[in-house]
This record gives sequence, structure tokens and C-alpha cells, in this order.
Amino acid sequence: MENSPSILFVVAAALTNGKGEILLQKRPMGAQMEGLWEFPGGKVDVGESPEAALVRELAEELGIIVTAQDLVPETFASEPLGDRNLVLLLYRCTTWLGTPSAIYASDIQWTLPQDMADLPMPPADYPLVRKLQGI
Ligand SMILES: Nc1nc2c([nH]c(=O)n2[C@@H]2O[C@H](COP(=O)(O)OP(=O)(O)OP(=O)(O)O)[C@@H](O)[C@H]2O)c(=O)[nH]1
Repeated sequence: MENSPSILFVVAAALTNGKGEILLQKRPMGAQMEGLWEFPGGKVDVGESPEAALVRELAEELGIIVTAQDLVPETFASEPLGDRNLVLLLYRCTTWLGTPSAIYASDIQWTLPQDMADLPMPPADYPLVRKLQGI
């Protein structure tokens, strides 16, 4: 198809604790969309499954160990991003090993879905948040 944008696959986690709070991280200075709050995750590399990519990203960004079996598909978003089209796959994860720390992000915080509307987030995240809020 003419002018059809290439797809950028990104995977992200709604890491959820026993209080129903979800871990968000603040994109660091110098990153695209710096200062916005996002779900931890990143791009799927060539030859990598989405689940393997998310296991890798969670280890790199937060220092936690997750297995692919712990990742439950939750919802997705599709948004133009520059000259590409972002497809963002969000997985729910309630089981991991270790304590998340801000290795990549400038900050992390546990947030209830109803409080996420007050945070600046990338445009693709707003439909994900509404889904998490049950709206
Ligand atoms: N991880 C993550 N990325 C998101 C979210 N929402 C959203 O629009 N994105 C976008 O998806 C892309 C992910 O890129 P990234 O920079 O986090 O990916 P990465 O960790 O693989 O980085 P790298 O390219 O430096 O290796 C960015 O354009 C980012 O702005 C989100 O909630 N989580």
C-alpha cells in the first residue's frame, strides 16, 4: 500500500502490586518524550518475541526478573509516531523477583489507575489508562 507507515512494536508492563497500584516510570532527560510517565518496557528487537523483549526490558530498566509465563496480555494502543505507527502492547504482571529500581528512569512510582489521569503521559498511553480504569 502506498504511504503505509512502518510499524514500531513496543511492549510495556502494567506491573501490579497487592494494593492494585501500577508501577510507572519517568522518561529520563535526553530521551524522546523526556519527563513523561510511562509503563516500563521498550522496543521489540528484530527476531525477538514480544514476551522475550519485555522480560529483557524489565531486567534492564528495573532490575527485576520476570518470566514470559507471568505476562498476561491486557490491552494495546495504536498511534502515529513521527513517520511510523506505534503499536504498544500492554501486559499485566503481578509476579516478579526482586525490587524494582529506577535504573533507566529518572523516577518510578506506584500509582492507582484512577490517579494516572493527573500525570503527563505519552499520547498512546491515555487509551491504555482508560482501559485500566475500566472506563
Ligand atoms: N516503554 C514505553 N514506551 C512508550 C510508552 N508509551 C509510548 O508512546 N512509548 C513510546 O514507545 C517508544 C519506546 O521507546 P524506548 O526508548 O522506551 O525503547 P527502548 O527502551 O527499546 O530504547 P532504545 O531505542 O534506546 O533501545 C518510544 O517512542 C516511547 O515514547 C510506554 O508506556 N512505555
